[in-house]
Amino acid sequence: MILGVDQQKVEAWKLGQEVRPRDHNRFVRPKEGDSESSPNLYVANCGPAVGLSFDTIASAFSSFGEVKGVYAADESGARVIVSFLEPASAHSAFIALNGRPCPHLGGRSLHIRHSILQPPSCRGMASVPVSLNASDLNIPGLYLFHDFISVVEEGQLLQAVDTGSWISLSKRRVQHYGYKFCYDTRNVDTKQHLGALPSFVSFILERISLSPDIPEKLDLDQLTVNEYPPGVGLSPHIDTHSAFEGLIFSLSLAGPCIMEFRRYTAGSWVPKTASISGTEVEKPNSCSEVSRKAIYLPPRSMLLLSGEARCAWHHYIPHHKIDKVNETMIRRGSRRVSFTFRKVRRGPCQCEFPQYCDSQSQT
Ligand SMILES: O=C(O)CCC(=O)C(=O)O
Ligand SMILES: [Fe+2]
Repeated sequence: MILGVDQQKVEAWKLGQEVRPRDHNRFVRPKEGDSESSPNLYVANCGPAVGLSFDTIASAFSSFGEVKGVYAADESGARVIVSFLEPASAHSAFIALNGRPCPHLGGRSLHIRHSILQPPSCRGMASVPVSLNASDLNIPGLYLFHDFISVVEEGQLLQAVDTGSWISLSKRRVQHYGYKFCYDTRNVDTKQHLGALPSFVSFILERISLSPDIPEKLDLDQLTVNEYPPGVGLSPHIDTHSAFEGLIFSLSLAGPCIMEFRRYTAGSWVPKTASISGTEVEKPNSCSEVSRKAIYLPPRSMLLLSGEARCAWHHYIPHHKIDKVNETMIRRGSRRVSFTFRKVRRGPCQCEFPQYCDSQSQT
């Protein structure tokens, strides 16, 4: 039986499968050894973007067994999930078609992997609605100032850092000014002062200090410039409380991105300090018990994390090439560059959020 795509949706829901087209977050690569027990295949070089309708694909794969549905694997239009009723059918199709020209699809060569539907316990991580304004998120202490700098100023800042020297981390490049940020300790070495912040950011510091919207003033003395290639994000983290004061500014340049905020219920976290270059990692011990909100950061906007937003919410940049902002797909651009301004803390943090505070932790 081959179903039209609309009917597939209905049938999938009727069967209680909760499988929706475009809901690609739910399909993941199986663990070693598990692959043959999955009825789902991830098929690349196949889909509407290369002229193959879901019905045509379902028809081609149905010679291996009953096809339950064909779904978009991502937003590319050229990668699909083919879901069979039986794992054996998926495996036969994999053996017969992977890396070979498919006669029923105009001789197109397919790249196929097994794929499994994620267990419901880990499904909390599907995308969240994205707000354009900080006030919509209702996170105390979170602010977003659009057009904080002009297009000309943006060009000048990019030119300035592009003539500086980048440090390559595993997936992105960084520059540090004022104090070097050490990714293994997630802290700064206060004894190693690299000098004053560069003159090319003086106008930003002045604009921050003169802004009536930013009442609390800090003598910002540390700047990290991050350059993210398309598809690269940042793991969820809270900037170490003992390392930096309570106001963190992040200016977005070049491409846009979305930033997600996660508030984990106290006690549901097992902090893991990472020594992976440039990847700040804290992994939750469960996928649940989390509030998630997201905001769109356009180029030239300035984000301010203060109070609860700085101390108690993890911030995270998803590893996407394309962000879905409401119903619009927004491509990240060839790179995003951010300037994060912070003030190095000299004494212990005494915030009101001890459960997220390394200065006040019991261990
Ligand atoms: O790229 C950004 O806007 C955020 C960077 C950040 O969170 C950090 O460096 O801790
Ligand atoms: Fe951060």
